[in-house]
Amino acid sequence: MVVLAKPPALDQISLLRSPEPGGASNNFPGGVPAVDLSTPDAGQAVVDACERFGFFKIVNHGVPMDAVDRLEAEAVRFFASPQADKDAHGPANPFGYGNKCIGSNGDMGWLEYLLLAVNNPASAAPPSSLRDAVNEYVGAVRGLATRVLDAVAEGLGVAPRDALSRMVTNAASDQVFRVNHYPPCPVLQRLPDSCSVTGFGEHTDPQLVSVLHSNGTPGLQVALHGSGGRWAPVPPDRDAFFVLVGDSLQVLTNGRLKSVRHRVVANSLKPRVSMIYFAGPAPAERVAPLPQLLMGRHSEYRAFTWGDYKKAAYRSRLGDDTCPTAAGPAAPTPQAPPWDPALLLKSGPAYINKQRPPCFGEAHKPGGRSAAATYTRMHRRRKYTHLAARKKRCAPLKIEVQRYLLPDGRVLHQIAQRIKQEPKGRIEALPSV
Ligand SMILES: C=C1C[C@]23C[C@@]1(O)CC[C@H]2[C@@]12CC[C@H](O)[C@@](C)(C(=O)O1)[C@H]2[C@@H]3C(=O)O
Ligand SMILES: O=C(O)CCC(=O)C(=O)O
Ligand SMILES: [Fe+2]
Repeated sequence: MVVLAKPPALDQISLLRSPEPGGASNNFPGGVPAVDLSTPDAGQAVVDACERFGFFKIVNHGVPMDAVDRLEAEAVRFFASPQADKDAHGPANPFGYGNKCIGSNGDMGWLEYLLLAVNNPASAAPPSSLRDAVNEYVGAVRGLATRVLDAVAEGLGVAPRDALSRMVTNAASDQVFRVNHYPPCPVLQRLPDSCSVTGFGEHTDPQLVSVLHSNGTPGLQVALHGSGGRWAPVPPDRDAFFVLVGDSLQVLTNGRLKSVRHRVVANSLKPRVSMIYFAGPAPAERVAPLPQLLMGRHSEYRAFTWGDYKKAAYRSRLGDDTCPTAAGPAAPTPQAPPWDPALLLKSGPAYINKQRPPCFGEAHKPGGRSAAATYTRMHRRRKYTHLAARKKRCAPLKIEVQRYLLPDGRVLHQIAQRIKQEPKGRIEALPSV
């Protein structure tokens, strides 16, 4: 592994330009949903919030605030210690101390962090006072994650009640814990308001759920479902825990709950400290839609093991919108996620013009549609109205379509091969339906 002699400079960390002038200014409609897990309607409230946003906060959570404050104070102490002492716990590979480099695919952010494997004492050990605080905190927050998953099962009418939570209470479950420290980023004061610096680039968490606590510094933003993925800043709340739906819960619920895209932007003046517990299943655990949620419905996902999915997720990169401005060249645009053959769900023939053939000559006129776009539209609508007016002038086009499960849980349709008749135009990867 290559170890950077010098931490990367800010100009190697991407600048985000939010689509709306003034940044991600559209607040949560009605505020972040807040759920009290001890109320009788908690199951329904959790499911409603997860369906709408893939995100909510827990109030009246019962986690002792002492444990939270103690860990936060220990974390602040650790991150304030000399760089050489912190480096002795790194580089994160994946566990340990990391500084600006995230994961192993070249992602960078304006942060330093400690990433720890909860059940694996061999993973890079933090200093003992911090370790004790982590153990106390994780013990409490793991209980909260279990209650959330029980509430999801109850709200979805899934029995037994621990159908989901047992995956993360299992002794072999893959639980990860991280403490992130985003130092203030004063250069932001010299940048236009519409720009921000990436603290942690856009992604979905691959596990079932993530439980997050942060100090009072803002920075977390979540993409709103169904609003063209508009970014909504999350107002910090020291008294609450935030829950993020991960990819595995999306698959287990056959897409009824959707994982939430999120990112963190740096703050010009105040440090942000966040502590996140990621509840994942055992590596050998099969992750597939729960039979009770299928009930005759078509499964949107091929079964995979958590181990395989995690491997694929860890090969993917964080996303961002790069902004070539003041602070120097923008970071390279992230590559498309790898189309990993292990994630191929289905492959098979499809016909573009079986019933009402489009004419590819026409389809590629300006304003016409490519073969790929035609396929997507047909698939989305499952009807052929847009083709109805066309005359039967072309032979049916048979194509090979592959459906991939992306690391973020979406399904991607890709035209792999044209079997008959060459359509003009680009063959491209298509967004999911
Ligand atoms: C860039 C990356 C960091 C990450 C592994 C990955 O290649 C893509 C997923 C990332 C993520 C996001 C949620 C958690 O913070 C994390 C520990 C995880 O399980 O997946 C991180 C990974 C990481 O920091 O190693
Ligand atoms: O630090 C935060 O607030 C969120 C970080 C995050 O999304 C992650 O570590 O996966
Ligand atoms: Fe995350």
